[in-house]
Amino acid sequence: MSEAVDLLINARWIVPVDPHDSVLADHAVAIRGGRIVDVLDQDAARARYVADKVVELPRHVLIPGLVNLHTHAAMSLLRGIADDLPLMRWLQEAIWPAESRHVDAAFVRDGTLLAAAEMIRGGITTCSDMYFHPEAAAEAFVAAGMRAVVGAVTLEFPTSYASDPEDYLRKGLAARDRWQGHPLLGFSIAPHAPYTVSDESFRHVQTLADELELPIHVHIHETAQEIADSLAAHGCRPLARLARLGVLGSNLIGVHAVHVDASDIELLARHGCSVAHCPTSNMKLASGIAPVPRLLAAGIPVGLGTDGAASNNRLDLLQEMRHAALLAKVGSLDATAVPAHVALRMATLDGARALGMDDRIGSIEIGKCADLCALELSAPQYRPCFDPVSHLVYVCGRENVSHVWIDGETRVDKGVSLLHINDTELLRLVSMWQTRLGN
Ligand SMILES: CSC[C@H]1O[C@@H](n2cnc3c(O)ncnc32)[C@H](O)[C@@H]1O
Ligand SMILES: [Zn+2]
Repeated sequence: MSEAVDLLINARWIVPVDPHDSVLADHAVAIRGGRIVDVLDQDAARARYVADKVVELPRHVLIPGLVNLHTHAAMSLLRGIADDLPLMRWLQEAIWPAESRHVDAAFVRDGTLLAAAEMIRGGITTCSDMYFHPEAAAEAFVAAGMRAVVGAVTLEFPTSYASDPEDYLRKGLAARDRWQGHPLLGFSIAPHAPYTVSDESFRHVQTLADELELPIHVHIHETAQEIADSLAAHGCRPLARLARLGVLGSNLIGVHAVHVDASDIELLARHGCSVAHCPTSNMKLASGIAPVPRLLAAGIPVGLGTDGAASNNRLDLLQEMRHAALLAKVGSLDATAVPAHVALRMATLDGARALGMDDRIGSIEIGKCADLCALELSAPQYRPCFDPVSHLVYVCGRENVSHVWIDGETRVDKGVSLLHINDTELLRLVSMWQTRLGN
């Protein structure tokens, strides 16, 4: 007796990510109700399942959808406005003034839509976002059909969005209440950074995160100056300060963690924190090289993030995988550091773990959501192919992404994006913002 499924995907290679290291040749994934119900040999799949739709991927590798653990999606509209500056000059001289002039709910909705389109087209099925007007970002992610964890942001300085740290949190959590129970949306609490958030606000963040069981998403130890300033202002390093305030825990995602010494790594590991590594942003802002091999050796889950499009300037996790692998090698002068399968795990399952979502996403396993990405390896420059994981990290780019599914729904089909908003409409929106920003 055949069993009915909605979708059967036959792929030349499937890389499930868990179990670690395995590559399944000529296998199939069966999907029903947005969930993976089986992963099996193609002959067995043909005998067992009758599918409403069958997708043949004879020269492709199928992987879990990529998880972008740190971004500021709406900053896609600020792409290229300020290059070649270090973090603090970049923020203070260019980005914060531009944000104070232009960022409102419409900017965030349109910028997030543009970013979601770019991310989905490049195989990213989930992102963890941190920006002003989270209610507008949430609306855009839902419209794009992208899975997202939206940050209820907070910091000390007032903006047109919110007057004080409490006001930021109140507004962010109201957005969470509105979208409670949506299958694609989750929320985090996102204090911007130790240098923009007071002790009192961190204590409040901690209380709320505990009460509402939400992740905490915070920039941490990004530059050497941040550490020096914290020592001068608080008499301790930022992570030690957060530990003292009770903010460190298994729900904390520390973004960057570039300048971490042995005591910082010990604190992160002891409290079960995760790290979002953003290699391209760290290189472009010349922040430094995060000691990823040492973080991993300490058992800290390290996911990958693009950061925003104004410091990257792409929202491309295939690029981040390659940069993570290469930067770890040059940073440690050890060519064995962050091999290809580790970079892929960071871009998928480790990101999912950091978000507390590894029971639902991050690997191709029975029972998980059908968030999947296929890359085509037909052209001569992708041959020979002895190991598709090596190709994913060291050869492919996002141009290889041919298909994307989120919750079993097709979002990219044979390289064509199936977003509700088409490219012509997106271009019209962006050109309107470019005109406004230019003035
Ligand atoms: C309060 S919303 C987020 C806030 O963060 C700024 N930002 C973007 N990238 C970085 C980064 O790498 N480090 C610190 N802050 C960053 C963004 O412009 C918003 O103001
Ligand atoms: Zn950031």
